[in-house]
Amino acid sequence: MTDDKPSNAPIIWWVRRDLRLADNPALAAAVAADVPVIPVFILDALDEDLGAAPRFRLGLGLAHLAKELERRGARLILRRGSAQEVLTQLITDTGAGAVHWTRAYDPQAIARDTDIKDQLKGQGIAAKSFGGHLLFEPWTVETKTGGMYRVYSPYWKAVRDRDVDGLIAAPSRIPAPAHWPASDDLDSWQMAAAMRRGADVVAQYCRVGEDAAQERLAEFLDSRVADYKQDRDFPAMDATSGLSENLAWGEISPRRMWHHGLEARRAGKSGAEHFLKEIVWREFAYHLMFHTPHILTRNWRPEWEHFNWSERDDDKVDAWRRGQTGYNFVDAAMRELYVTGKMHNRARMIVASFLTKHMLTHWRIGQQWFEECLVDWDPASNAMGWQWVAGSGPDASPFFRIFNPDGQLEKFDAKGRYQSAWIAEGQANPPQTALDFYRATPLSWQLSPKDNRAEPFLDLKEGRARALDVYGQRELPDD
Ligand SMILES: Cc1cc2nc3c(=O)[nH]c(=O)nc-3n(C[C@H](O)[C@H](O)[C@H](O)COP(=O)(O)OP(=O)(O)OC[C@H]3O[C@@H](n4cnc5c(N)ncnc54)[C@H](O)[C@@H]3O)c2cc1C
Repeated sequence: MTDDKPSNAPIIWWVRRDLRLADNPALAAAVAADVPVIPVFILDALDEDLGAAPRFRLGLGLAHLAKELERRGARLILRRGSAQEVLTQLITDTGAGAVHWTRAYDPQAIARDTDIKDQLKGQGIAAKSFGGHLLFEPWTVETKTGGMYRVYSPYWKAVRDRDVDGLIAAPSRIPAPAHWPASDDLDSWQMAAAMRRGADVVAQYCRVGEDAAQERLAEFLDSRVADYKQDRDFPAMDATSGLSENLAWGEISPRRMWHHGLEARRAGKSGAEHFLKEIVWREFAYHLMFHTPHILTRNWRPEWEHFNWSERDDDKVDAWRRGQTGYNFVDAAMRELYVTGKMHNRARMIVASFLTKHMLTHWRIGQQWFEECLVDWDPASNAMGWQWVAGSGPDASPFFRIFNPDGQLEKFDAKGRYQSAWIAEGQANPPQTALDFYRATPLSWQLSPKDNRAEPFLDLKEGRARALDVYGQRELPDD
């Protein structure tokens, strides 16, 4: 707090991807200051750019957080516009002396936050950013020579035994200001508008809010984690935590997942170690994005810039998007994505391999479709995932690893449960999941469960041979 502000000047908690009250260092520090706290969410240019599903999911998360705040005597103030201008106006209106927020790590957010910090400090306002979105700040993990990690395994070894701060309890009350500033009405933001018919359907598959996330974590660690390592690859099984959407919006802290995962490991639950390793994959993705932000938009390895992926957005790409390639694993997965806003990790790898290798289509096209459709969309994990499969990323899958979607079905869906959950055509009584696809998709796609099943538009063997040929012709990286 600065000298010329009264000692009880309010603190603005600038809410971003940290839609939780528990284990939230930015909020906890504001409450601990024992002054009024004003929670504010600003729909700024970066949020206006969100894809349809992430924007919709953000809306669900905001509505939920607003209710949780009300139960603690607070409000969520909603404003739209430039974050810098909104904060300046709010500081004038409320007499706030400080702004707290949880750090973000993508280059656009970093640029925005750096400007805002400078500007607020220039006005004598304490601008404080806090950790909370990650276990390890990206700049604190260094190789022996002081550089960044480019390969996951040594990164994991470097962090696995680090101390991680304990959890912070949610405040039972949040001190309110004498007068609340005006707020927009969330409905007026129409967060679901771009989802069209899909909004109601996808909402049924979302798990919103920190209580629901914590319950799921407890249930997962109680009953599922023991078999996690072997079952996590079977897309029809409910074998993974399913917490990515909550992590993406900060409805659960990675610290909570880490500490509870450690406890499960201490209790001898096999699978817990593997779960911890997956959480660290997310950390690794952020480490890469922070140190090499071009991973978001360009081939991480520059030598791949000349690789001849097709950038044509044609009927075949549309067939991939719409789950109409004729290959059951790919189509089931693309429909799961459209209906639930999520996709099983193995399925993500298979559809990405099919697009970038069998179809030789640029990974950016797939990355952008995921960005449009995922409720767990996360810039770092999405970019790393796509470049890992395409081969252009750090520590990437080798170019000759081309998933055969039919072979993968035999291995990971031998009983056909995943296929029948999502593909209605040919079933006398398709399950609701498969039918939901037709409730969610735009009418303009003109799809019906009574359609004939799409014919494959490429031959798997030929596609694989073509990919090996094209991939094999490029100069291989040194490492
Ligand atoms: C092409 C592609 C795109 C992807 N896009 C995203 C994305 O936009 N958002 C996203 O959260 N994940 C993404 N992933 C990673 C992964 O598929 C999801 O995190 C996982 O499916 C989430 O399910 P879960 O929460 O049940 O995971 P669990 O198996 O329960 O794992 C626990 C947590 O570990 C992290 N994690 C697990 N696997 C990975 C991974 N491969 N990379 C990074 N973190 C991981 C996630 O935060 C996850 O919630 C992508 C993967 C690929 C191959």
